Amino acid sequence: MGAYSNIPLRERNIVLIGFMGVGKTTIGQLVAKKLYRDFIDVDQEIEKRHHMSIPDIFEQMGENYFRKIERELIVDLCTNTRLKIISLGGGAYLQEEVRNVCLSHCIVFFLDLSWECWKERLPLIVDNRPVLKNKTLEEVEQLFFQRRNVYSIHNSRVLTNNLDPETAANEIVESIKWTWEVYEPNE
Ligand SMILES: Nc1ncnc2c1ncn2[C@@H]1O[C@H](COP(=O)(O)OP(=O)(O)OP(=O)(O)O)[C@@H](O)[C@H]1O
Ligand SMILES: O=C(O)C1=C[C@@H](O)[C@@H](O)[C@H](O)C1
Ligand SMILES: [Mg+2]
Repeated sequence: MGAYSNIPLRERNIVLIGFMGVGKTTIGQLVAKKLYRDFIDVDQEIEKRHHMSIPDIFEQMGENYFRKIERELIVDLCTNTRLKIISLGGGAYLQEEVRNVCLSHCIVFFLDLSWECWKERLPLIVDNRPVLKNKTLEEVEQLFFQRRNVYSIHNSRVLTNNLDPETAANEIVESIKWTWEVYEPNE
Protein backbone atom coordinates (compact mmCIF):
# COMPACT_ATOMS: atom_id res chain seq x y z
CA MET A 1 0.00 0.00 0.00
CA GLY A 2 1.51 3.32 -1.08
CA ALA A 3 2.08 6.03 1.51
CA TYR A 4 -0.12 8.38 -0.52
CA SER A 5 -2.33 7.15 -3.34
CA ASN A 6 -2.89 9.27 -6.43
CA ILE A 7 -6.69 9.52 -6.07
CA PRO A 8 -7.77 13.13 -6.81
CA LEU A 9 -8.92 14.95 -3.65
CA ARG A 10 -12.44 15.47 -4.98
CA GLU A 11 -12.87 11.75 -5.53
CA ARG A 12 -11.47 10.63 -2.20
CA ASN A 13 -13.80 9.01 0.28
CA ILE A 14 -14.42 11.15 3.33
CA VAL A 15 -13.91 9.17 6.52
CA LEU A 16 -15.31 10.25 9.89
CA ILE A 17 -13.47 9.14 13.03
CA GLY A 18 -13.91 9.82 16.74
CA PHE A 19 -14.99 8.31 20.04
CA MET A 20 -18.22 6.32 20.47
CA GLY A 21 -21.24 8.60 20.46
CA VAL A 22 -19.64 11.74 19.03
CA GLY A 23 -22.03 11.56 16.08
CA LYS A 24 -20.13 9.84 13.26
CA THR A 25 -23.22 7.95 12.11
CA THR A 26 -25.68 10.82 12.59
CA ILE A 27 -23.50 13.53 11.07
CA GLY A 28 -22.01 11.29 8.35
CA GLN A 29 -25.48 10.61 6.96
CA LEU A 30 -26.19 14.35 6.75
CA VAL A 31 -22.83 15.12 5.09
CA ALA A 32 -23.57 12.46 2.45
CA LYS A 33 -26.97 13.96 1.70
CA LYS A 34 -25.55 17.48 1.40
CA LEU A 35 -22.80 16.32 -1.00
CA TYR A 36 -25.14 13.97 -2.95
CA ARG A 37 -22.94 11.03 -2.10
CA ASP A 38 -23.52 7.50 -0.82
CA PHE A 39 -23.16 6.96 2.91
CA ILE A 40 -21.58 3.85 4.42
CA ASP A 41 -21.58 3.23 8.15
CA VAL A 42 -19.03 0.50 8.85
CA ASP A 43 -20.90 -0.82 11.93
CA GLN A 44 -24.20 -0.99 10.03
CA GLU A 45 -22.50 -2.62 7.04
CA ILE A 46 -20.98 -5.31 9.30
CA GLU A 47 -24.37 -5.95 10.92
CA LYS A 48 -26.00 -6.24 7.49
CA ARG A 49 -23.37 -8.57 6.07
CA HIS A 50 -23.24 -10.82 9.12
CA HIS A 51 -26.95 -10.71 9.97
CA MET A 52 -26.01 -10.02 13.60
CA SER A 53 -25.93 -6.98 15.86
CA ILE A 54 -22.53 -5.65 16.96
CA PRO A 55 -23.20 -6.59 20.62
CA ASP A 56 -24.04 -10.17 19.48
CA ILE A 57 -20.87 -10.37 17.37
CA PHE A 58 -18.81 -9.27 20.39
CA GLU A 59 -20.56 -11.78 22.64
CA GLN A 60 -20.59 -14.79 20.34
CA MET A 61 -17.43 -14.36 18.25
CA GLY A 62 -15.28 -12.15 20.47
CA GLU A 63 -13.78 -8.70 20.01
CA ASN A 64 -10.73 -9.98 18.08
CA TYR A 65 -12.98 -11.45 15.40
CA PHE A 66 -14.94 -8.19 15.21
CA ARG A 67 -11.72 -6.18 14.82
CA LYS A 68 -10.60 -8.46 11.98
CA ILE A 69 -13.79 -8.13 9.93
CA GLU A 70 -13.92 -4.42 10.69
CA ARG A 71 -10.34 -3.94 9.45
CA GLU A 72 -10.89 -6.04 6.30
CA LEU A 73 -14.05 -4.15 5.39
CA ILE A 74 -12.38 -0.75 5.84
CA VAL A 75 -9.33 -1.73 3.78
CA ASP A 76 -11.66 -2.97 1.04
CA LEU A 77 -13.81 0.20 1.07
CA CYS A 78 -10.82 2.55 1.12
CA THR A 79 -8.96 0.82 -1.69
CA ASN A 80 -11.89 -0.12 -3.94
CA THR A 81 -14.39 2.73 -3.65
CA ARG A 82 -14.38 6.50 -4.21
CA LEU A 83 -16.76 9.40 -3.58
CA LYS A 84 -18.28 7.83 -0.43
CA ILE A 85 -18.87 9.23 3.02
CA ILE A 86 -17.72 6.53 5.44
CA SER A 87 -18.35 6.59 9.19
CA LEU A 88 -16.07 4.26 11.13
CA GLY A 89 -16.91 2.51 14.39
CA GLY A 90 -15.33 4.24 17.39
CA GLY A 91 -12.52 1.72 17.86
CA ALA A 92 -11.60 1.00 14.23
CA TYR A 93 -9.00 3.74 13.87
CA LEU A 94 -6.95 2.28 16.74
CA GLN A 95 -5.75 -0.38 14.30
CA GLU A 96 -2.62 0.79 12.50
CA GLU A 97 -3.63 -0.79 9.19
CA VAL A 98 -6.93 1.10 9.30
CA ARG A 99 -5.17 4.41 10.02
CA ASN A 100 -2.72 3.85 7.19
CA VAL A 101 -5.28 2.96 4.56
CA CYS A 102 -7.60 5.83 5.57
CA LEU A 103 -4.84 8.42 5.55
CA SER A 104 -3.34 7.24 2.26
CA HIS A 105 -6.60 6.90 0.29
CA CYS A 106 -9.20 9.17 1.90
CA ILE A 107 -9.73 12.49 3.68
CA VAL A 108 -9.97 11.82 7.42
CA PHE A 109 -12.20 14.04 9.60
CA PHE A 110 -11.94 13.85 13.37
CA LEU A 111 -15.24 14.60 15.12
CA ASP A 112 -14.11 16.00 18.43
CA LEU A 113 -16.22 16.58 21.55
CA SER A 114 -15.11 17.66 25.01
CA TRP A 115 -15.28 15.11 27.82
CA GLU A 116 -17.80 17.34 29.63
CA CYS A 117 -20.18 17.34 26.64
CA TRP A 118 -19.56 13.67 25.89
CA LYS A 119 -20.51 12.60 29.42
CA GLU A 120 -24.03 13.89 28.83
CA ARG A 121 -24.35 11.59 25.79
CA LEU A 122 -23.40 8.45 27.71
CA PRO A 123 -26.98 7.42 28.63
CA LEU A 124 -27.96 7.50 24.93
CA ILE A 125 -25.36 4.95 23.87
CA VAL A 126 -24.32 2.86 26.86
CA ASP A 127 -26.74 -0.02 26.21
CA ASN A 128 -25.49 -1.07 22.80
CA ARG A 129 -21.77 -0.32 22.96
CA PRO A 130 -20.11 -3.48 24.35
CA VAL A 131 -16.81 -1.64 24.96
CA LEU A 132 -18.56 0.55 27.57
CA LYS A 133 -20.13 -2.40 29.38
CA ASN A 134 -19.02 -2.91 32.99
CA LYS A 135 -16.74 0.14 32.95
CA THR A 136 -16.79 2.82 35.63
CA LEU A 137 -17.06 6.44 34.53
CA GLU A 138 -13.38 6.89 35.46
CA GLU A 139 -12.41 3.98 33.20
CA VAL A 140 -14.44 5.40 30.32
CA GLU A 141 -12.76 8.77 30.85
CA GLN A 142 -9.35 7.13 30.69
CA LEU A 143 -10.31 5.38 27.44
CA PHE A 144 -11.67 8.66 26.03
CA PHE A 145 -8.34 10.44 26.51
CA GLN A 146 -6.18 7.46 25.47
CA ARG A 147 -8.08 7.20 22.20
CA ARG A 148 -8.01 10.95 21.67
CA ASN A 149 -4.24 10.64 21.12
CA VAL A 150 -4.85 8.27 18.23
CA TYR A 151 -7.68 10.32 16.68
CA SER A 152 -5.32 13.28 16.69
CA ILE A 153 -3.73 11.80 13.55
CA HIS A 154 -6.17 13.18 10.97
CA ASN A 155 -6.51 15.57 8.02
CA SER A 156 -9.15 17.82 9.50
CA ARG A 157 -11.01 18.27 12.82
CA VAL A 158 -14.39 19.66 13.79
CA LEU A 159 -15.18 20.46 17.42
CA THR A 160 -18.86 19.60 17.78
CA ASN A 161 -19.50 20.94 21.32
CA ASN A 162 -22.89 22.70 21.24
CA LEU A 163 -23.32 22.06 17.50
CA ASP A 164 -26.46 20.24 16.48
CA PRO A 165 -25.92 17.51 13.84
CA GLU A 166 -27.12 19.74 11.00
CA THR A 167 -24.69 22.54 11.90
CA ALA A 168 -21.80 20.12 12.41
CA ALA A 169 -22.51 18.58 8.98
CA ASN A 170 -22.56 22.06 7.39
CA GLU A 171 -19.15 22.84 8.91
CA ILE A 172 -17.70 19.65 7.48
CA VAL A 173 -19.17 20.33 4.04
CA GLU A 174 -17.78 23.90 4.07
CA SER A 175 -14.37 22.68 5.11
CA ILE A 176 -14.32 19.97 2.42
CA LYS A 177 -15.38 22.41 -0.32
CA TRP A 178 -12.72 24.85 0.81
CA THR A 179 -10.06 22.12 0.64
CA TRP A 180 -11.19 21.09 -2.85
CA GLU A 181 -11.08 24.67 -4.08
CA VAL A 182 -7.67 25.39 -2.62
CA TYR A 183 -5.93 22.18 -3.64
CA GLU A 184 -7.80 21.28 -6.85
CA PRO A 185 -9.21 24.54 -8.23
CA ASN A 186 -11.13 24.91 -11.51
CA GLU A 187 -12.58 21.43 -11.56
N1 LIG B 1 -24.22 16.94 17.35
C1 LIG B 1 -25.02 16.26 18.15
N2 LIG B 1 -25.75 16.87 19.11
C2 LIG B 1 -26.56 16.18 19.92
N3 LIG B 1 -26.72 14.83 19.88
C3 LIG B 1 -26.04 14.17 18.97
C4 LIG B 1 -25.15 14.82 18.05
N4 LIG B 1 -24.59 13.88 17.26
C5 LIG B 1 -25.11 12.71 17.67
N5 LIG B 1 -25.98 12.85 18.68
C6 LIG B 1 -26.70 11.79 19.38
O1 LIG B 1 -25.72 11.01 20.07
C7 LIG B 1 -26.01 9.61 19.96
C8 LIG B 1 -24.80 8.91 19.33
O2 LIG B 1 -24.64 9.35 17.98
P1 LIG B 1 -24.03 8.40 16.83
O3 LIG B 1 -24.65 7.04 16.91
O4 LIG B 1 -24.15 9.15 15.56
O5 LIG B 1 -22.51 8.31 17.31
P2 LIG B 1 -21.29 7.50 16.67
O6 LIG B 1 -20.13 8.42 16.70
O7 LIG B 1 -21.70 6.93 15.36
O8 LIG B 1 -21.04 6.33 17.72
P3 LIG B 1 -20.30 4.89 17.49
O9 LIG B 1 -18.84 5.10 17.44
O10 LIG B 1 -20.62 4.10 18.71
O11 LIG B 1 -20.86 4.30 16.24
C9 LIG B 1 -27.29 9.51 19.12
O12 LIG B 1 -28.36 9.34 20.03
C10 LIG B 1 -27.38 10.84 18.40
O13 LIG B 1 -28.72 11.22 18.16
O1 LIG C 1 -15.38 2.26 20.20
C1 LIG C 1 -15.49 1.04 19.96
O2 LIG C 1 -14.58 0.24 20.25
C2 LIG C 1 -16.70 0.57 19.26
C3 LIG C 1 -17.58 1.50 18.74
C4 LIG C 1 -18.78 1.14 17.98
O3 LIG C 1 -18.91 2.04 16.88
C5 LIG C 1 -18.73 -0.30 17.46
O4 LIG C 1 -17.83 -0.43 16.39
C6 LIG C 1 -18.33 -1.24 18.56
O5 LIG C 1 -19.31 -1.14 19.57
C7 LIG C 1 -16.93 -0.89 19.14
MG1 LIG D 1 -21.73 4.99 14.62
